[in-house]
This record gives sequence, structure tokens and C-alpha cells, in this order.
Amino acid sequence: MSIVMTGGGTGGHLAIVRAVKEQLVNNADKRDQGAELRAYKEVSQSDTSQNSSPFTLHSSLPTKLVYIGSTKGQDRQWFEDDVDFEAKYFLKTKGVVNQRGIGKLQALWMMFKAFLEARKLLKKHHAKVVFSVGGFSAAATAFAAKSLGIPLVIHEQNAAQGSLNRLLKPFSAAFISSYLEESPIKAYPVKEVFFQNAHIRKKANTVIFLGGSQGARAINELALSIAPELKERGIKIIHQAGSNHIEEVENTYKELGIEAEVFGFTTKLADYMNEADFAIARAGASTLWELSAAALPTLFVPYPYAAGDHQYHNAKFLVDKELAWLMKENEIGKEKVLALLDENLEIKSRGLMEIVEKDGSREIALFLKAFTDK
Ligand SMILES: CC(=O)N[C@H]1[C@@H](OP(=O)(O)OP(=O)(O)OC[C@H]2O[C@@H](n3ccc(=O)[nH]c3=O)[C@H](O)[C@@H]2O)O[C@H](CO)[C@@H](O)[C@@H]1O
Repeated sequence: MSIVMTGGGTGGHLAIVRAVKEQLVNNADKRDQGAELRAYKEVSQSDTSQNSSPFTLHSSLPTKLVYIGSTKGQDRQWFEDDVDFEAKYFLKTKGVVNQRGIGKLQALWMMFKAFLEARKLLKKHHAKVVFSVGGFSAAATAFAAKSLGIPLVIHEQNAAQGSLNRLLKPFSAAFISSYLEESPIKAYPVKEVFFQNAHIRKKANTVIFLGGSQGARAINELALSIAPELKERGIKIIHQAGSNHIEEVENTYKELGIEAEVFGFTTKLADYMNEADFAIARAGASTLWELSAAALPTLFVPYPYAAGDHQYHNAKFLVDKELAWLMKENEIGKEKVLALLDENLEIKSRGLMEIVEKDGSREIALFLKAFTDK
């Protein structure tokens, strides 16, 4: 029997699969099979010929993990070589919603063929539950689960629900969303390191600008426009400018005679957040919950072209609780932003610490595991 995980396309979806998968492999099993799993790991580490998942090799470990994604998007990059899954499948699918005319018909036909394939795979692996993180990559397997009467557990990352998740919500065994009161699990799967760095901010000594690894023009422009005032106030600047904009942004700081730490992609985001007292950031779900876990007061500038304007709704969720600030790109004003630095950061920081729940991935892993115990 197995837990089948599906969905992806973008890192935002795939990160949830990975976080929950890691918990299933490392922690959730401690409840009932911990000793056995650890014993297995010791054996397999001393035997280099075994490079496959612990779940595959020992039939005494009942739960296997299977991933079903798409050939399109980033699914392959993330999981093709992942040995924690007993099996990985990448079905030929593409998004239906954004297609028109003949393209839509082709996408639907591909989806139908993938649906039939997914049904076979779910039967073959004796799926006890299907965990979907949404995105077109999840559609075939999610529908296949429903058609076979296999419980479907959905994780929605955003406050504005994705079209597939919205469609399947009434048919799901559980709909997990950190934004919904009725969600069985409220905690967002955030890496522990962000919580470890949480501390109360009182004064904006360091400001971090986070435009994501690709950078955000509006955030870059804002940063450079308020940089002279920040310098005057003795505030340090950390600036994620995006891989393609580092040089141009660095040069502008130089021309302004301002020292700033500028970078593109980083694996040390948690450290940068730890150093900062105030953030100006996009409102992608993981980033938003990581900033919240770090108790870092933030002005969100949502990406305006996100599907269903979901970044706006993500940020609004915190703003409605008075835990963050929000400005659409066309609302940004230099003076308005500078005024926020004088606001009471401590209230926001404390509020975030109180509301943000830990252990999201572990709770989801245990929730899924329960289906295999039935
Ligand atoms: C442009 C877009 O539509 N993005 C969507 C995409 O997320 P997308 O992957 O773009 O953004 P998220 O904020 O959800 O995740 C970014 C992740 O990458 C990490 N990171 C980022 C930059 C960096 O230099 N180093 C690093 O490690 C962050 O810590 C975070 O864990 O799916 C999310 C979940 O459906 C949505 O909420 C986002 O709106």
C-alpha cells in the first residue's frame, strides 16, 4: 500500500510535496516504525550498493511513497532522482485553463490519457490516499483517485484557491489551507530554520528587499529610490535583486555612494531574514509564511499577474489580522513606505510569533499516514 503524492509545476507547489515527503520518511514513522526505519537506514548506509528508498526494500515497512507529476514544469527537476519515492512517474500533461481552441482540446485529450494511466498506477501501487498540492500536474491523478474511491487530501498554498483545487474541494477527504478556519491543519509547511531565527523586532536597523530569485522590478525601483533616506537614517540594506539584475542594481548603489548587500538566488534566505528588522517582499505563499515564522514585520508588494491575484489575497490575510502591510505596485509611494519604518514593529513581530503555528509538514505527514493505518 502507498501514499501517492501529486502536483507541481512550480517550486511553490513542489516544495510542499518535498517538505511532507521528508517528514514521512524521517519523522512521521517514528510514531510506529521508528526503530525499524532507523535500523534499516544504518544497514543501508553501510551498504553502498543499496541506493533506493527505504520504503522499497523492506517489505516489513508497509507504507511506500509514490510521486506522480507531469513531464511539463519543474516536476522532473525536483523529483526524478529522489530516492525517497518508491516510484516516480511523469505523465504527459499540460495546463488546460490557459489554452484556447484546438490547444484546449489537445490539452484535454492528453489529460484524459494521463487520467487512464494514473488509474492504473494507483491500482498498481495500492494507493490508500492521494495527496495533491494542485497545479495542472495534479489533475489526472486527483481525478483518478476520485474515480477509484481513493481518499483525496488537498493542500492549497494560497488564499485565493487554484482552479483545480476549487473544483475538487467538495470531493476531497480533507482540504488543508492555512487561510481557512475549518482546515484540519492550519500550520503552513515552513522549514524549522525560519522559526529558529524568530525574534522580536523593535527598530528598523536593517531592511531587506525580497523580489524572489528572478527579482521584481517594482521592488528594485522602490529600494533604489528610498536608499538615500535609509542611508541617512543609518539603516543597513539587504537586497535580493534577482539573478539578471544584480549588476545594474549594484552599479546604481555605487553611483549613489551607498553600501548594500545585493544578491540573486540564495540558499541562505533564513540567515538574511534573521538579520533584518523590516522586509519589503512579494507575497508568494512560502515566502510569506517564512517571513511570518521569522516574526519579521513585512510590507508586501504582491506580484500583480499571479493567477487569481492570489499574492494579493495571501498578503491581505495577514493585513486583516493587522500582522503586515500591503501596497499594490501602483500604490507604492516613497513617503508612505518610509513612514512604515517608524511604526511599532514590536506589535507586528509579537503578533506573528503568537499566531504562526509550527510543524505544518509533520502534521500533514501524520494526517496522511493515518489513512494507511485504516
Ligand atoms: C510568481 C508566482 O506565481 N509564484 C507562485 C509560486 O511560488 P514561488 O515558488 O514563486 O514562491 P514562494 O514564495 O511560494 O516560494 C519561494 C521559495 O523559494 C525560496 N527561495 C527563494 C529565493 C531564493 O533566493 N532562495 C530561496 O530559497 C524561498 O525561501 C521559498 O521557500 O507558487 C506559490 C504557491 O502556490 C505561490 O504562492 C506564488 O505566488
